[in-house]
Amino acid sequence: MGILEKISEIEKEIARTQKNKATEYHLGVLKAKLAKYRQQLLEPTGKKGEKGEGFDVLKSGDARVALIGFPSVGKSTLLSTLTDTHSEAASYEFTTLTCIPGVISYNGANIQLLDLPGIIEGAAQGKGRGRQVIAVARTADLVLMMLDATKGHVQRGLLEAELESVGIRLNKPKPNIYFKLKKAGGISFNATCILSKIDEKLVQMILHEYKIFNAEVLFREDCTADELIDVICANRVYLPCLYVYNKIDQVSMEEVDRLARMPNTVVVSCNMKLNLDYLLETVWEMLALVRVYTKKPGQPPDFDDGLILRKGCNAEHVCHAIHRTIVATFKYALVWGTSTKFNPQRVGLNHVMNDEDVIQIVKK
Ligand SMILES: Nc1nc2c(ncn2[C@@H]2O[C@H](COP(=O)(O)OP(=O)(O)OP(=O)(O)O)[C@@H](O)[C@H]2O)c(=O)[nH]1
Ligand SMILES: [K+]
Ligand SMILES: [Mg+2]
Repeated sequence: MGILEKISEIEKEIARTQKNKATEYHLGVLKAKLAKYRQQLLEPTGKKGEKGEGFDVLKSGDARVALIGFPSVGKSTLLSTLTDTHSEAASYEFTTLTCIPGVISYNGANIQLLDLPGIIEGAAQGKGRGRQVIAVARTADLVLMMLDATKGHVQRGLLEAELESVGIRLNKPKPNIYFKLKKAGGISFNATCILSKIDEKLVQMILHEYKIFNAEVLFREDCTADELIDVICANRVYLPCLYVYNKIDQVSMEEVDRLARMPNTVVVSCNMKLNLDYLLETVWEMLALVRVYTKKPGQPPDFDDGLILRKGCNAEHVCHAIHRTIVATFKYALVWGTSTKFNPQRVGLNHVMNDEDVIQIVKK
């Protein structure tokens, strides 16, 4: 039996197994098996060109955003509208066949926007150029899932399932489970909270399915069997996803209003250039980029040439962004902005910066 057949057998068995206390262990083991086969399916076969011609676009700029969606939802139209790059758009499906990069300049940052071929159900198993598209999505800092406002509900569920099946987790935090393989000593299992979705026996069974007999497992939150499997597989990516409903010029005001109220969602019309400013604002927020302005003593801050960093960055990251040798001569820094109690405030390397802070570095 091929892997695809095995996968579909297990999926069928999961579907026909009633969910209750008595089948909980059986289901947990089935899920572990399913994850194992899916992983085998995705492992590179060693064939040359597997990555796909036209998909090996270099990362550039401050962040990477990938456009994922069914054919003809308007991905290329969006790229051509927001960037200086032109990507062919047409009313027939699969107009785009490769990865086409463009650059959005926003708040002084260069954001790489990738137009990609449309993907369809079965993409994860290699339908169309699905595998290549998904491989690019894994490298993004943000997924823009573009949907047609006239048929968004079905499309959204299908795409989410495709991405889910290849280990891409959208808008989900990493499960807080400590997991470490050991050479000996059996399985040590602990939890810092009450577990309602899994117990020690099921953890053991899942680990055995992966032929793991020595490991340390510590649940720091009430996680599910699926989340444990994700942690064991260790190749999951956790990405923010913004759902973009395009073609709102084709649906009623009531429908636009309903779509716009869903979480992580922006409604637009690329053709009529509706709401694109708000789309960019939301992309910026979800990328969680931070602008930091530097200042020399006795001079005004350099607002034209800010540094682009990630949320949570500290003064040390700022030093590295200026020049790799600066940290060695760092004495302290003066910071003005919303990260300080008073302005300026003298801070050390650990000080966490906020968006639009100004920093002056004082050397030894
Ligand atoms: N009504 C309407 N049509 C749009 C809008 N945006 C794009 N379209 C049309 O939708 C069709 C498909 O647009 P594309 O940009 O080629 O779509 P795509 O997602 O890149 O398609 P593939 O590359 O084939 O996957 C074109 O005929 C566009 O003119 C919009 O906001 N409203
Ligand atoms: K198209
Ligand atoms: Mg296209």
